[in-house]
Amino acid sequence: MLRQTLHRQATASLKNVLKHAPARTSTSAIAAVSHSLRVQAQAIREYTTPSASVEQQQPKYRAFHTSDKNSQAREVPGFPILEDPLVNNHSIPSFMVGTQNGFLPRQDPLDVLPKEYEDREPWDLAGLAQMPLTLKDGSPGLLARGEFGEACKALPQYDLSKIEDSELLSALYRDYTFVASAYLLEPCDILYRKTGDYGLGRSVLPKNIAVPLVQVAEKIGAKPFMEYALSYALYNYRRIDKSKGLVWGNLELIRPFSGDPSELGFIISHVTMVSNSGELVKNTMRTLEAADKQNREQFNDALSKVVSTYEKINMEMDTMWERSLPADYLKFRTFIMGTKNQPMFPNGVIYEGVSDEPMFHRGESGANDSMVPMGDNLLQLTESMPSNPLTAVLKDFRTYRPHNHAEFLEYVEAKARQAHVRQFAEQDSNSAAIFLAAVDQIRNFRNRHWSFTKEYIIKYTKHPVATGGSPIVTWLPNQLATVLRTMQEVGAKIDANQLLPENKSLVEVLTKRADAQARILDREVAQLRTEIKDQDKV
Ligand code: HEM
Repeated sequence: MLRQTLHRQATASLKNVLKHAPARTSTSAIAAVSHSLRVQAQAIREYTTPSASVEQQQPKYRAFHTSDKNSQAREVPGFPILEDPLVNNHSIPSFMVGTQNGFLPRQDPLDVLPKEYEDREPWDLAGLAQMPLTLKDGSPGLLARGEFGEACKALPQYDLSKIEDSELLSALYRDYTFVASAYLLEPCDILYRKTGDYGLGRSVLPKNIAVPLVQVAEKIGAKPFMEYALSYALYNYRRIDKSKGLVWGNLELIRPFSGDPSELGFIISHVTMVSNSGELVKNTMRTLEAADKQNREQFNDALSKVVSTYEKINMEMDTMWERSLPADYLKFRTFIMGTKNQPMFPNGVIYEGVSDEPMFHRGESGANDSMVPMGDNLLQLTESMPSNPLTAVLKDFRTYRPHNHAEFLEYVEAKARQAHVRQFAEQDSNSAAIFLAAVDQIRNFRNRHWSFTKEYIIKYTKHPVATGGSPIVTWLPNQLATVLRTMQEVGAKIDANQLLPENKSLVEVLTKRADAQARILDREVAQLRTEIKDQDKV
């Protein structure tokens, strides 16, 4: 049975991989497919290996059986979640969803590359330490002096085609995406510092950067451009004291662009938030399982834990205001811009030695984090999003992440729909109150996030698009408005007479606040649309 389930998963995975694989070249699609199939095949082998001694060395995936024999027709295959992050395994991808590591990499990011990439003259990947605007000793780095592009000419063209170690591939991907973004966006940063305009980026990525970047991206099944999880945010931290946790004060950056303390605060805040995601994954799976089995007690318990974990994550997010100052954000933001739907790259970027066709990629963005999309899918908010071009952007963002995360999100979406999570919650007033509290945590996140966008970005620039290429004024409110509307709908259906006393006041407070915020949001967006152009362009 398990073997069949895993085989079905492998087929589903193949379809997913083909969907997510870069459309540009058939070789990249094939590499991504074969990689994902290798991982699935390994899972199958590991589950069906009889010998106890071999079993001990093997990964322990947890299979989730989502069907009983009578409901095969609507069965959604389970999803293997890592209970053990398998830190010593270098053959499966660095990013695999787990109940311990959540959406973080299975191992702490590799911070120092092997010698062969770091000791070549005259310039090697260790030269990245000279790249930031401000170096550790306070002196101006290559980017500040406008010398990075020139320095890149001396970078040897490494052949990365033989590398199979997933940890090394992840580190090389991170470093090459830093080189590529710094190279492409250096002229924009120089102009922005002088005039407040970004002008045009470099439109050709030289082959000594493009070829190895594409090689390594294909091997890990990523797009050949800086990503949130795989490079800038979640593969870019180092524990100062290895015996201590992933907490503020114990983490430093591997690669900064600016070297400004606010960049450290910006990135590390994401990491400390995501360090809670294992708990979130665990209780999301328990909630799905409970809805599937119509187990009310487990459902209420698991969903309450989802709420309390989002609460922790939201409290952590609130520390952003002190860790990363609003006035500093635009100093490093230029380098995380994308090449898709960005005025600086009207014709995309040619990857020399790879293809004559220009490529377009969304920039690094928290939109590629998986915690909120998981909540959207669990609470069936994704299917309530309006059918419009802004929602199409949301779906496009969901392809910019490690494959295993994308596949997991699809699983949660399909399973929640099959188990009718929202409907099951609404059948009982107290479950509906917990469901409302869970949606309120997503509101809390998106509302604070909208405040960040106004205070860190819109206050300082009229540039019409965010780093991920979404319209700065209209995109975030598209999702926030859906969350507020859902809260109004769910709240209206709750029979207050059936509520426990503590839930009565909760429901009242949450629904009133949702009403008020929906009105304020409408007014704000209408006003900002008059101040910033091109907000209907996606
Ligand atoms: C100073 C702090 C932040 C600013 C200014 C900011 C800005 C933005 C902007 C402008 C977007 C729109 C998408 C795009 O890039 O095109 C976005 C999306 C997003 N960001 Fe952030 N962000 C911040 C911090 C965070 C943090 C700490 C997280 C935590 C994981 C996060 C997660 C997200 C998510 C999930 C989305 C998608 C929102 C949605 O689905 O409605 N952001 N961010």
